[in-house]
Order: sequence, then C-alpha cells, then structure tokens
Amino acid sequence: PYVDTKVILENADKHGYGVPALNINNLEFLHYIIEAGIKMNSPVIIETSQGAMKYAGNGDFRKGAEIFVKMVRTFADEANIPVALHLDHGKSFEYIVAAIKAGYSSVMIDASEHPFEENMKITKEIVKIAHAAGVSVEAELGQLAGIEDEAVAAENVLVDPEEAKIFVEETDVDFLAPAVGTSHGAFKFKGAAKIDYDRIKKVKEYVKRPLVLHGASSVVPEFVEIAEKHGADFGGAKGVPAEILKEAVKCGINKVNTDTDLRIAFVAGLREFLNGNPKEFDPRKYFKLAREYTIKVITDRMEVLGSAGKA
Ligand SMILES: O=C(COP(=O)(O)O)N(O)CCCOP(=O)(O)O
Ligand SMILES: [Zn+2]
Repeated sequence: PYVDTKVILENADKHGYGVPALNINNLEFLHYIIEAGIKMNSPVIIETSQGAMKYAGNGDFRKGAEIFVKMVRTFADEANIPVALHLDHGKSFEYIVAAIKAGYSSVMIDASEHPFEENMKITKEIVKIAHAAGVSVEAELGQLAGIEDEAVAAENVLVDPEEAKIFVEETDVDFLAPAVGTSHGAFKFKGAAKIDYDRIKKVKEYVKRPLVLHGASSVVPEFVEIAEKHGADFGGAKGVPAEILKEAVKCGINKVNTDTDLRIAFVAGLREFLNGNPKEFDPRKYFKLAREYTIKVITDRMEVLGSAGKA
C-alpha cells in the first residue's frame, strides 16, 4: 500500500532498524526498488530530488511530480509492502508545494544553507502548510560537504545537538537529517570513513523522532571494479561501509538516503552488458545486468539496515 513516510519511519524508530530511502529519476529504478522490496519483504521509501522532478517532466517539474506520483502509486497500490514517495532536498517553495499538490507522502525542506534562525523560520512555514495537507516533513541541520544539486557545501558543518533540540521544538518537523560527517556522491572521505556516533546519539536523545542519514551510500567496491573494468573512471571513490551504517542505525538513524550506490551498480551492469553484447540494441534487453546489479545492491542494503522482513 501507499503510505505516509511517517508511518514507515515511526515503526523503524520503535523497533530500531533503518529503512533505505532510494532515489529515482525514471521507471527502471522504480521497478528495481519495488522488486527488491517485495523480495525482501521490506518497506521502501522512494525519493526524488528537484532535479529528478525536472528530468521526469522534461523541464516541467510540476508534470514530473505528477508522473512520479502516478507511477509510484500504481506499484504501491498492488504491492504487499508499505511504499512512500518523498521529495528529497526540497529547496524551492514551488517544488515543495508541487509535490504536496501531486500527492507525495512527505517532503524535505532543505534550508540548511541558511543560518540557524532562517532555517528554523523557513522550515516552520513549510511544516504548517504540509501538515495542513496531511504530509510529513523532513529538515536538515548542519551541512554535508560535497555537491548537492544547487548548493555546494564546501565544508562539513556538523549538527549542534543543542540547536537540534530547539529546532524540533520550534518547527515540529517529523524527521530530522543531522549532518554527522557524510557527504553526497562517490567521494565521501579523503582518509578513513568515519561519522560522529556521539552526535547522532545526542540528537536522538533530544529530538526523540526518526533521524535521517544523507550521503549514506557505501560505494560498493565490487560494482566500482566492474564499472572500471568496462571503461569507467571512479578513482578515489569511497563510501560509508556497512558496519558504520549498522552502528549509525543503532545510534538512532532510521531513514538512510541511498542514490550513488544505485547509480554505480546500474552503470556497472550497463557497461559490462554493452561491452559483451555488441550486437544488442533492444532496450528491453540491454539493461539486464544493470537491473540485476541494482536489485542486488538494494536487497543487500535492506539486510544491512534491518528493514528486511519488516513490511
Ligand atoms: O543523500 C542522498 C544520497 O547520498 P549518496 O550520494 O551517498 O547516495 N540524497 O539525498 C540523494 C541526493 C540526489 O540529488 P540529485 O538528484 O540532485 O543528484
Ligand atoms: Zn541528501
């Protein structure tokens, strides 16, 4: 069934497991996520960024939002696992309202590049509108380094747990994404991978609601190697290893944003297949390996996070 993201995350919070929030830009990745969720009997949170809305609507983000809601609901209504659709990194008022109007389960207002007071003010306004429409809200505190679609946060600005307490009390946001050392994309750490567990625990103690980890892809070496064997250049790629994700879930993370891992698995399979099948040009055939690898990376993640079997 199609559910509110809050329902999925409150159950995860209550039972101490993580749920993968998986980004899509097209039909193929949606297919693979639903297949993986059914196979593992896991709840799934589908999420689309503003860039994805624009892409799906061929430049018209309102059209994109409608297309995504119709596609996801078609799968969700007949799947025996809970499925939610979330707007990821909503930065513009128009995109957030378009997502709410189209029927998204939840929206993120990402005002994290603004100073604390401004972030709180903007978030409060969105929460008021979203809650009036029965839609739950995610916000971000602190800043991830790495490239986000519009804003490039140069440095990691880790969340201040005291600020998180005030922020949540003031805004009544449903789930919070604290910056704790990760970053978006495939190049997350120069040295050893590490995130600030104590900070997660402190924020959890204060806000007592589901927490979100952004930039949580593991950048799985197996698929990086396959992609590089077939012409990709991902030198220096490094993600968040599974054992760190498990610890983060223990500390209170419940929604685990994953996009890069799907992209790398897909492109590894696509490169391998195209290299090995020079005569193939049927789009119903040449995604075969891309599909297999993407489903694999999702089912593995559901095991790691503990959402497998929880539908
Ligand atoms: O936190 C993540 C993904 O983290 P990851 O890169 O570690 O998968 N996300 O919110 C996904 C952000 C995708 O945005 P865009 O479509 O603009 O590229
Ligand atoms: Zn993110």
